[in-house]
Amino acid sequence: MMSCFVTGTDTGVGKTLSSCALLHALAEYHARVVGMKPVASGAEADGQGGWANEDSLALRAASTLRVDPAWDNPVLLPDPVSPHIAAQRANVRVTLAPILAAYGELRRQADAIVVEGAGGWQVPLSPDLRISDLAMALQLPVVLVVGLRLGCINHALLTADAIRASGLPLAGWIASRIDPGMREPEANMAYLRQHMGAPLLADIAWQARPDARTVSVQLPREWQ
Ligand SMILES: Nc1ncnc2c1ncn2[C@@H]1O[C@H](COP(=O)(O)OP(=O)(O)OP(=O)(O)O)[C@@H](O)[C@H]1O
Ligand SMILES: C[C@H](N)[C@H](N)CCCCCC(=O)O
Ligand SMILES: [Mg+2]
Repeated sequence: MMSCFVTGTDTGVGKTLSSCALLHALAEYHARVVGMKPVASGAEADGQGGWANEDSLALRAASTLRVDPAWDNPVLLPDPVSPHIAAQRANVRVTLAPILAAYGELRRQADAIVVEGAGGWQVPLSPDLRISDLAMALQLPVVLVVGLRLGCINHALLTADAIRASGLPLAGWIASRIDPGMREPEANMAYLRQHMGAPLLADIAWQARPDARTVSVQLPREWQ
């Protein structure tokens, strides 16, 4: 069983795209791969009379194992805002226990699990719970997605330091070239490669229509 936790330098930086690319790469080595979005804020009609989060739908499409939505997305909040606010508006208190139970269920069924956080590393899920607490409770190696744009070096280094300070291993990072107009992208990449202190698992080009299947991922040896 292998499993990792995907966080990012911010919201909207390519975590879902990267998580889907990781799932496709893992499917080359493992039969039953599944994505998990433990806490999702933002729900839309799923076309079958229910509601679903768009990240969950993307992760499901990239997974080879189909599971009950209660296991791959135990907390679904309607409003597309910070999870602690979405939860407050929905009169929900996000706690670790049901998320850990859902993850335990996935562990029983899957050979590989990719858990996508929400926003960045310190995003609140409740007044006293953050995404980083969830990653620590799950005790997973972390993959940091860096959305390449002006300002990302600072966000990437701060986040990498915070992950390491939490005691969790930073298994690697993924660059997603989200800004086609970014100046000096290669010089930014060169600095990040040198200072992240973890391997670059994928360098995702800017794509007009992002497709996780076209992304080449270098999985750590122990995940293969
Ligand atoms: N390499 C890329 N090229 C072009 N567009 C990209 C790239 N990476 C991400 N995007 C686009 O940027 C947007 C945000 O990406 P994505 O949904 O993966 O972010 P996220 O980090 O998962 O955000 P959230 O915090 O909401 O989960 C999406 O529309 C996605 O298609
Ligand atoms: C709704 C959005 N797509 C994400 N799922 C949540 C992003 C929370 C960001 C909170 C913050 O850092 O200010
Ligand atoms: Mg996402």
